[in-house]
Amino acid sequence: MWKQKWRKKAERFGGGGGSGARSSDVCFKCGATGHWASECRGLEANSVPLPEDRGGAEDEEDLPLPTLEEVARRTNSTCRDLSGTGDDGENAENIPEAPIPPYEPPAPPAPVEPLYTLGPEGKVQETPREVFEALKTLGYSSFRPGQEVAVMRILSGLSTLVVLSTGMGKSLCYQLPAYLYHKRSKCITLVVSPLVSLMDDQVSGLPPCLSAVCIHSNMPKTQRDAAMEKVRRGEAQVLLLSPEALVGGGAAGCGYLPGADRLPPVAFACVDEAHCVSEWSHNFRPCYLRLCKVLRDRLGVRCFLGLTATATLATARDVAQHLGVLPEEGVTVRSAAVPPNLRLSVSLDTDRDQALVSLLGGERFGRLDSVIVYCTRREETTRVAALIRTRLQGPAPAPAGKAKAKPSVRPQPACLADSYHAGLTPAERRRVQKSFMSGRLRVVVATVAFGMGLDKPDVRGVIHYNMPKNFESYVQEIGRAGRDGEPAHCHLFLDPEGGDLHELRRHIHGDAVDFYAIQKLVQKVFAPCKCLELHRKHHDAVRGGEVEDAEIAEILEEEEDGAAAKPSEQRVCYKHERAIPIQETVEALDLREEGIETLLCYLELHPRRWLELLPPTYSSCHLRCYGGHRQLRAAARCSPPVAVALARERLAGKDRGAADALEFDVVALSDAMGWETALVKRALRQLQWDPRLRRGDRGVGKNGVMVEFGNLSFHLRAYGDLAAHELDSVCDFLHRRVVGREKAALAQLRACFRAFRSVAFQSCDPHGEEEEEERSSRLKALLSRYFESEPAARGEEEEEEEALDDAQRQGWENQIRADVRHFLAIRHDETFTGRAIARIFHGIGSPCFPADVYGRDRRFWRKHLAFDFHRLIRLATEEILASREARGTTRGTAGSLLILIPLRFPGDNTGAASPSSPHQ
Ligand SMILES: Nc1ncnc2c1ncn2[C@@H]1O[C@H](COP(=O)(O)OP(=O)(O)OP(=O)(O)O)[C@@H](O)[C@H]1O
Repeated sequence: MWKQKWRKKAERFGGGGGSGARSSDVCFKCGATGHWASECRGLEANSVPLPEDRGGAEDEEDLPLPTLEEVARRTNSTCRDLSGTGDDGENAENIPEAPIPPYEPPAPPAPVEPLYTLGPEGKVQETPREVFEALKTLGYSSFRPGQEVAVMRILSGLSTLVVLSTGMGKSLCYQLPAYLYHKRSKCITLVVSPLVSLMDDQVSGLPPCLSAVCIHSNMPKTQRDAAMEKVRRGEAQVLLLSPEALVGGGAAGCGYLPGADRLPPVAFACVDEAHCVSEWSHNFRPCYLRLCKVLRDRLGVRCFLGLTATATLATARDVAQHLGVLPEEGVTVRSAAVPPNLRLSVSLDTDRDQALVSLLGGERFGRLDSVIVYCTRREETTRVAALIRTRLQGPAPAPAGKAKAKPSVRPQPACLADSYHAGLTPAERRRVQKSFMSGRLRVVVATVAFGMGLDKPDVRGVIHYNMPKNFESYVQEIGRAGRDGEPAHCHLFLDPEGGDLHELRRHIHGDAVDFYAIQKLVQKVFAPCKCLELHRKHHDAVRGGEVEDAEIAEILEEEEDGAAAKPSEQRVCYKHERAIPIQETVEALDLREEGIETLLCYLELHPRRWLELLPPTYSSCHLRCYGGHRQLRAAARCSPPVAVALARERLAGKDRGAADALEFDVVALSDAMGWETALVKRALRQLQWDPRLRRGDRGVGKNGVMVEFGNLSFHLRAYGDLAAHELDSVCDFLHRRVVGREKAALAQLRACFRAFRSVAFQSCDPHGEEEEEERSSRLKALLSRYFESEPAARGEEEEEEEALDDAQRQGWENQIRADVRHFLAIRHDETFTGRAIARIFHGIGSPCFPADVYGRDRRFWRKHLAFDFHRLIRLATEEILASREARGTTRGTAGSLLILIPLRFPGDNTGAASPSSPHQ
């Protein structure tokens, strides 16, 4: 609405092509004068004139530096920092154009034409013979359920979501279309897969007629370049990428995918583990969210194929929407959650070790060759593997080094059991996986790290030594058995006392965050800008008669009325580019990078689109001139960004008169100038080769100016004019989401426990074929209901109160308080929040209080795992406050202030506990 009014205003005053604006009119988009915001073409569209090249003049130092006004006028930008530099820009007239070409983001290429056209009423046509022939070439005689529909939809250019249980053959859904599209034209299929460690295996495991390469952030640059060269030459049909490699993020910083001009046309993009796209899924990964946008905007991809084995109805719908599957088509291919060849069972054995040994040696599992035993904790995998070896009398596994040094000609004796988890070295992990794949290892005892992307068709059994964290994980893990369609067995040991629940709760609480940390983040993201101030100044100028135009005054009046009526919809600010340094923020909030990224994603997904996330960027620029301060001054005359950076320093009261180096936030600078960050970085990098800055008789090449970018940061566009109540509502929204997720995950955990308990036998001893089959079917029905029903129908589980009487609880609380005091006394030189102590007492590591440091003190680490986490935070907070009061330091360091802020807990609806607005 605001934009419309400015457009209307621009039209009235002759805007649009030429400009009806006066020289005094300020553009609120870029801040320059002489045009309206509605006419603003942005900096990237404008040519960028630069100060005159006066290189070589002996009186160079005496020449005045270009002022901000001058730079602004010449670059048609810079509104926010201009006032008061005190220079009238008298040298401006002599300044010619610079040799920096205007920045133009490349337009996405045209999408690849589908192989087959749609029939009448937009229906997919019948499968042509060519497709069946291609199926044979790939090594299959017929399609499995769901594959044909998915393949034909992709070949017809229709985005598709495939939800098929593990081992049902989802990969064929992208392999066959990739083969056919490449056969027709030299295009490429992109496959985004999160399994970086298995990418090489995925590439080598493709049918021989398909050639693929992979790119991920763990690859050295030379290898990446070689892979890209193969793609460019059109020699690969499939390019596998990790999501981080595609969109940037994590240590990768920025994506590795080259621009569309350096890639063959993209036939379609396949997103493996597509449930990660949805914020409702059990495994939401924020960088997945940007995938589809990056692929659409940069590579012009129009057809998406999403593959997942585990998605509830709500998740599937959400993913489908992201992929561009039409709502009326719903989820296009979907199968039952659990394959029919799996026999499921649950037991409540009190002695789990003994039960596991009897199960593995008993009638049902004793004859099975390949079995996976899943444990929650790494240490447990080693212990349980040793237990199986000793109790079932198997030989110990051969050490990796020895096996390598002396390769045996005869097949090695079968090893009974070995452990596998993410803490092992890559060589150890490979050894275990290889022995299991080749059938030399009968039982692998592993954490969930084992099995992702594992294509061993004849795994005959999966045993859960601990309860999985939710139904999605359970279904995914049991799906590793019986991929060949032959009968397979799955058993779960359920702790009748609910002991596993405590362990699993840890992971859920580990991702939660305090309200105060949210406030800190919100303050950083929505740092106040000057747009509103400028707008008001302009408004006042009109009101005060500086601009004698009744019509403008009338429009502003209309705007004011509108603003009063709907304050939140009247945005003056157009969003600013911001960089939030990752490491610094992780430490300040004591929250992992993924946690922060998830919070930012929630704001992007909010209907009001509070912000727009951009790929992470290096935000600090370090400029050093080896030619001394004269060279830096010359650089300022050649380059508007350097001139602005210097002028901003001057405005901040820092004298850079004799400095030969400069360090600044390049994103903040770009925003102040109204330029794109990419353009500013480019201009700065170019300085290193600028011949005007060359000193003495140096030839071609570098000129002694060094420009480096560092400090990896979240990069986003966010409003800077949010009112205090809006900031409060943003904080509330985020806090509700975090608490909501925590509650939902806990409820899911309890629901999972109840469901398993409802079908559990007292022990894992045989119970008769019929009885076992009946309970297996009941569990399958429960799982199917979970995946197929609407979330509302599943119902929210009420929290179960621990069965403790008042005296017991009081005793426990007293013990906790004593432990908190003891802990604080030992670590009196450190600052803790209530949450930090609760995490330590639950054995949860965090960026500021890592497990490898705080986990060493066994007096506190995990000590009160069974006690409610939020009650523990309260008790710890109370003790921290009491200890500070006792020491008479209610206000101390900035860090200690942190714990004095009232905390909000899940379920707190009263405003009383709410801290004041960060902007009040
Ligand atoms: N049409 C088919 N006919 C026979 N075998 C098939 C067919 N399609 C796939 N397969 C085989 O089924 C096995 C599992 O296939 P695939 O790895 O694609 O399953 P998936 O659904 O992707 O499993 P996961 O979810 O574990 O990744 C593979 O060995 C594959 O060769």
